[in-house]
Amino acid sequence: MKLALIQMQVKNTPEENLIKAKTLLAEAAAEKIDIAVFPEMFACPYDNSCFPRFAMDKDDPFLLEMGNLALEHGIYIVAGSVPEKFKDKIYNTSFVFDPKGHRIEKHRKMHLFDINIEGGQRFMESDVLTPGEDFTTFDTPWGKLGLMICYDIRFPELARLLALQGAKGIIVPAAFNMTTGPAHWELSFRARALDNQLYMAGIAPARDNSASYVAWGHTISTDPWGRVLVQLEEKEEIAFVEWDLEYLEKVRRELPLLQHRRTDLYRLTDITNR
Ligand SMILES: NC(=O)CC(=O)C(=O)O
Repeated sequence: MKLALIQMQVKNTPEENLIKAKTLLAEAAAEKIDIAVFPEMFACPYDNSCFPRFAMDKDDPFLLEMGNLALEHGIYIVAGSVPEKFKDKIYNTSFVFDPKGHRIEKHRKMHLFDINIEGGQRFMESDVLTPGEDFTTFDTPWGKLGLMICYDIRFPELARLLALQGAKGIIVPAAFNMTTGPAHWELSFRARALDNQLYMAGIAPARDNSASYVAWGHTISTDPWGRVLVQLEEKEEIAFVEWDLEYLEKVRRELPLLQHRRTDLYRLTDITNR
């Protein structure tokens, strides 16, 4: 399974971003890929003031065009994430399209990014966004994949649940920042891959130092042994990576972590409400 992880420089409007996404996708598709993935909030800047202004429903032309592009190139597209309008709420949502151009799944960010680090990053997604409630996987001819968005990666329970549902890789459109990126980005992707013996991919926007939220970039993929397969720097670029599911099975056979879990002793009630 060959993936293109598209570290796109996000512009101010969905119209500008669609033009850019098409150009980058054509470049990626020339490399005979199976799946292309865009970053978190690639239709508009990652800024609370932009989410209501650019919120789109599932049939917005921006998303319909993502389906057309999947069909045109004959690939899966994980359309990063966009502000999704549904009823009177706005979600941070990633839509998935198959090679026939059909929208086959969506993930609404489950854990909202509300942090306030002294001398560093502050962001309050919950001022504007509503959290999703569903765990998301989708099937491909190469195996089942899980989907989460950015801050979701910090919750090991979610990655474990996706692994137990059969995910062989987890795709994470994301936008860490200049405070948390250097500290936690690579570590999070290595840790979730190692814990669950699967592949991970984190797809970030390219850095824009003039933006209100400055993204760390560093689009990454890690493998079931916990190694970094590829990692970009901060500028606009596409990372290509191959995920070998036979290698994943080899790691799980030789070091059977998932089988060695003491499920007779673990109880979710032991760790909730404390
Ligand atoms: N932007 C996010 O959702 C998460 C993030 O930047 C972090 O966890 O750090």
